[in-house]
Amino acid sequence: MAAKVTMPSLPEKPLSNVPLQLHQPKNFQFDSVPESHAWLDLHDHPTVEPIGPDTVPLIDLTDPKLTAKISKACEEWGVFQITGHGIQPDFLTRLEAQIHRLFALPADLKLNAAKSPGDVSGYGLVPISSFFSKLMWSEGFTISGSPLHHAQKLWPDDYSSFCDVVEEFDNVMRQLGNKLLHKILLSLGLSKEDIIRACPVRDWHDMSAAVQLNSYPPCPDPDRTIGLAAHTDSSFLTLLYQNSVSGLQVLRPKDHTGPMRWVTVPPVPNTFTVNIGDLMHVLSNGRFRSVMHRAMVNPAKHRISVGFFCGPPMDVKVGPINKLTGPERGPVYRPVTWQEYQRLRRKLFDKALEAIKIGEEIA
Ligand SMILES: C=C1C[C@]23C[C@@]1(O)CC[C@H]2[C@@]12CCC[C@@](C)(C(=O)O1)[C@H]2[C@@H]3C(=O)O
Ligand SMILES: O=C(O)CCC(=O)C(=O)O
Ligand SMILES: [Fe+2]
Repeated sequence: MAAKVTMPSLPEKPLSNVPLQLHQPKNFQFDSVPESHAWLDLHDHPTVEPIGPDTVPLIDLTDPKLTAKISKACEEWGVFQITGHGIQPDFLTRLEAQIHRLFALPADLKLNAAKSPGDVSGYGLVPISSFFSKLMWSEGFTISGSPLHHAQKLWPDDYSSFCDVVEEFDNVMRQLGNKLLHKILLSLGLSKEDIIRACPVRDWHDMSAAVQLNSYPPCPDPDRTIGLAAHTDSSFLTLLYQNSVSGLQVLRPKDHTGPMRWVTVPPVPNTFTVNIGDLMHVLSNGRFRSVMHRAMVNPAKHRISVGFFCGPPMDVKVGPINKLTGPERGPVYRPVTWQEYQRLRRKLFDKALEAIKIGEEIA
């Protein structure tokens, strides 16, 4: 059976108070997992292979039955993989190469692009790290807006190959994210007119977005640590590209096919994994639930992934769409902006959704 993880208890001292240099391991050159990265209580639910009823839905975006397939996947899983998205394999190869180039830099050079306190962008620990007493077996680089400032610090003489790929990625993913957002709203039974009226994102230029580059070095003892702790994303939806190394898992509820379990989302070449985030959970009034997921590490292979987080313009409040509420089911959540919600998450982590609840969800 593969590794299993439970959420560890809150640390006595949040890691965000510790200078980055002190907890940034030297490119993970360890023969064993040090105590700083050894997670206790790693075994909560079993991990199962993605077969039979545990096969993550794979949806071709050119399928004539697209809306129905998305509806079923969002309702039953909160996650699906997509083909037929039109993004060229060559481009994904270029993207992967630049991510490897970034994380292969010496640790002291990467720290030149470290996230400054209070900043979203830069190299360092993922924001949720501050909720855990143990470190995750990963490095991250968050990009919100232009990557230029940080890329110039990393490669003063050759930053454009990185910036070009990241900017093109931002561009194509905004368009793909916007298309998926509309398909997801259609799959909730809304008409095109309803969507024009209710969708917080008018067009793809309008969307707020962030890119998260994740690196998971090979680990000598993968069952003792975790790459990225279990979480939901705060976005409307997240599009994730993973290289050929498996690691992403989603939590499935107890149902007639088995107990609560972690299901691996296999790396299918040239696909993206789409997952429902907390703000879509709110917008759909709880019909499409955000999905709990985590990343495991591999004993021999370096895993990388890139998340593209799609959300509403920062100043737009998102609440349940009127048409999705009614006499039997009033609005379950109060409206929030993405900014306000992210602030709540930084304080409350996995209790943030509960904190904006104003009604009862249907089980
Ligand atoms: C827009 C964002 C989503 C994110 C916080 C951020 O400002 C940029 C990083 C994103 C990320 C990536 C790893 C998991 C996650 C929970 C985290 O800690 O940082 C997500 C955040 C999120 O979904 O709120
Ligand atoms: O690396 C992965 O597969 C998961 C990454 C993720 O969940 C995130 O960046 O939010
Ligand atoms: Fe995530």
